[in-house]
Amino acid sequence: MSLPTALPAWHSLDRLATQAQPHLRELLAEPGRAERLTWSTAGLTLDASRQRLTPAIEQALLELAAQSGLADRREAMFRGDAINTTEDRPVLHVALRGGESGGPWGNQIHAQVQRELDRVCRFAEEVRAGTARGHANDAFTDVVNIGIGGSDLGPRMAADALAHLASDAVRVHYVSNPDAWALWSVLRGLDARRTLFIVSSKTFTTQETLTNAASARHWLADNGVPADAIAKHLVAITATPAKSAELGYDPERTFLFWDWVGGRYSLWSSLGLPLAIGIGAAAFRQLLAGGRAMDEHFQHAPLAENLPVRLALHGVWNRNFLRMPTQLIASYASRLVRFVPFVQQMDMESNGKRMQLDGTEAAVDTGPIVWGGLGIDGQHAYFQLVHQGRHALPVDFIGVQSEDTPLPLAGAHHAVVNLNLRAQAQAMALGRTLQETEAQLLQDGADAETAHALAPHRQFPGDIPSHILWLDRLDPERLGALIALYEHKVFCQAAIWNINAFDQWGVELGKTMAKALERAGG
Ligand SMILES: O=P(O)(O)OC[C@H]1O[C@](O)(CO)[C@@H](O)[C@@H]1O
Repeated sequence: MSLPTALPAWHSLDRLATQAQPHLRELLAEPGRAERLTWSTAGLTLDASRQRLTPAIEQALLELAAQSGLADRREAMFRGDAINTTEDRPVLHVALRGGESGGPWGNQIHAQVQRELDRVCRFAEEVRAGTARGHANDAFTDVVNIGIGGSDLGPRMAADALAHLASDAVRVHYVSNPDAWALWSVLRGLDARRTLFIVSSKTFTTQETLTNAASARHWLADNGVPADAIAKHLVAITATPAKSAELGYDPERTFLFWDWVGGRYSLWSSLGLPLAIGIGAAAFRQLLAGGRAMDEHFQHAPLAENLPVRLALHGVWNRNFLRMPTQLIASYASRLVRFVPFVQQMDMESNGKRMQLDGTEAAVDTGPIVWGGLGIDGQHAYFQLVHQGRHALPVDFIGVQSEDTPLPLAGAHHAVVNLNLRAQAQAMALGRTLQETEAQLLQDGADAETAHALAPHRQFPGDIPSHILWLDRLDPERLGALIALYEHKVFCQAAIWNINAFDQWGVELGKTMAKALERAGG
């Protein structure tokens, strides 16, 4: 265990941060910078040339990674050591995308995972083919996933991202909020005889999910499903099958995952069933393969070219040394509309911690506030604050290099979107000086007095650090790699900050209080 502030590299970085920093305008003028700071793997390309990095800073960050014991922690995770110390559990979501042969976690886990994955894929295909049926022998036309947090965000995000692969025969809906309208607004158009509910809950104790699940059962009964046949319209996905069985869920239609899969890392498990129904089992397996490709890169690529490590180190530089408390993520593909809420949970529930592994207070800032959304929409909303507000913040731009939407002018749409991405990254980096602004105004025909008065309002400080992350296309494999990239980034930052990324005690207090209020009669 290494306290970050005790590491020599931390002190070097502290020193470097107090020295005068070159503006990104200067850094970007370096010949060969873009080539030197761009790396590709698994269909993803990371351009970090607009990060505020000098060779000395880069060197110190890489030393920090080496000194922090990150590589040992990574091996411990892949080996299945109980690195989630406060819950005494291994962290093995990586085993869920393990491929044909076992990994360092061993054959037993591999066999368990493959068995459940095969069950999920088989059932998904049966629903899609109309051979898994409701009580009156009708094929299902609608599947409603009921779950919240990690039991919702992952499959829902991926379903949007891969919407071009969605089945025409079966629609998949997601309900997380226990507000009655959330469920009703989905159910009001549906035929109960042709509706299948998937209740997704690792613990099967989550109040919001159980409220929606109980309401769904009532709706089925009110809409003609006999009481003794309701189980035909229900699926449970859980790590606690005893609890779902107590509530009457059929073990044949219960799909398992394990306590060593964190909720926010569970998309790869049986929890991916609603997604597999939507996009098909083969595409779901491709998503796993994409995650696996990123795992292999993370395990074997040198630190200096390792995408998750680089993303993490640049984040640490921005967070701890440039003192930027938030991380903006701007997606320039509308199918990635739910990527930010997904990463918000993954990052903030993981690294929103103030205690180090040994239970002492962290001496450094930990997880940033992650926010953002679709970049193009953001440009017409909060980008003003990014360009000219008083908050310094880094940006991850996510773009897709190719376009496959079957619309006649899809290529033109795509050009507009990516042009904007590039323009924003460049404008944020370079900014525009007062002199340049005044000169521009004069060139545009303003008189000297007006140019002088307006220039301060129309100058941009720039120097806003960003990554551009390109997916060569938005398909299941690239999406899998993208998700695993952010997972491993979060892991690396936790290793450097010396915190446990895999518990979530902060969420517990609210849950306990809601239960106490319920017991006390509201
Ligand atoms: O899958 P469950 O057990 O219903 O929990 C749902 C979510 O609740 C949380 O504990 C907190 O929101 C998440 O970690 C988890 O993804």
